[in-house]
Amino acid sequence: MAIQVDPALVADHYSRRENQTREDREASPIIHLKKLNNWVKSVLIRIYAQAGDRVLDLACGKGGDLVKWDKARISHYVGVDIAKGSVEDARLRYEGVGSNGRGLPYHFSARLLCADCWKVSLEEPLKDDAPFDIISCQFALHYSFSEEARARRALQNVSSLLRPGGVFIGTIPDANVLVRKLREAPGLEVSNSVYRFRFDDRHADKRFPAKQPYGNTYIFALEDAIASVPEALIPFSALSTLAEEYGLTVEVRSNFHSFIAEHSRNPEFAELLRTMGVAERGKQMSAAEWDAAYLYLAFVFRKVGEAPRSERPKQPGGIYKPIQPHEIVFIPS
Ligand SMILES: C[S@@+](CC[C@H](N)C(=O)[O-])C[C@H]1O[C@@H](n2cnc3c(N)ncnc32)[C@H](O)[C@@H]1O
Repeated sequence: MAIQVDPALVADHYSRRENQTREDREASPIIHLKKLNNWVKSVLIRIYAQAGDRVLDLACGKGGDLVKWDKARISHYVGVDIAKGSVEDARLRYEGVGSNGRGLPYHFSARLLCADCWKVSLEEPLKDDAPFDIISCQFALHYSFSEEARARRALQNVSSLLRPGGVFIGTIPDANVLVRKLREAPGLEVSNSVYRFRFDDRHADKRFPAKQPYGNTYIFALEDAIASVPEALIPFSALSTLAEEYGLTVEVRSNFHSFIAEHSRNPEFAELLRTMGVAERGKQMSAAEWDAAYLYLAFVFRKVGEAPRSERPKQPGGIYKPIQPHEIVFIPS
């Protein structure tokens, strides 16, 4: 049977994921990979965010990047995710519950929405929050490549909500690496001890014509993180061509291996590697985790034109106010 990306199943998968304790996290077989992923996101945020920025986090999950945005001294944050359970977790995290004892409060105002970001227009629901200086979409944009209409909606949402001159930053699987590994494998499955991905028989010839960039699905599983979820290949050339149509020009495309090589030369980010526990004395990332990191790339698009940044508050940082459960906005698909 053909593998399909069903948004309801994706939402259900992420909603069900349990919050791990600190001990569980540290015992994870992919703990260094998780820390590395967080380091990549932190570096992107440190390079591109400026104090006072207004930020949209598409597919925000459980709000795992809230602290990173706080450190960047943004003034306003909007998180949107399709998984109701994750949005509720993000709400609690913003309130301080489960924040690992980090002192309250955050220094920015926030709103949370539950919506299918690749289906509904976010223009009207976010008209009072836009324009954003930065839009971030971490480890999620590939789900939109299940269908052309969804990929277009994703980029339409980004383009309409980003100010001219603003940036769209993110991380996605590196389709070139996935396809190369698939071609090197004897069958339709590729795995190591921490990840596994499998294409269905439609892709038995292992050819992915450039003119059919959508709906090339596979099942992906990552030890202790993703349990067999259908995903879609997101060929970067197709993404950047489509993005151009929406006034977004590619500025960075960097596989995690080269991203790490480039940015760990910067003393500030090298230090961050240590403080975030990616490079711990005596505890090395396993070869399997390093190989898994190679499956991803970081990107930056910039919206054409130039408009003044959103009005800066006199003091960077907005006004913190906890979000009540009934204040989460649900947008039906
Ligand atoms: C791997 S998680 C990443 C979460 C978060 N961005 C992070 O980096 O921690 C992928 C997220 O994408 C969300 N997602 C998938 N499809 C979506 C859609 N159509 N609209 C909104 N969110 C979606 C999932 O619910 C999940 O929270």
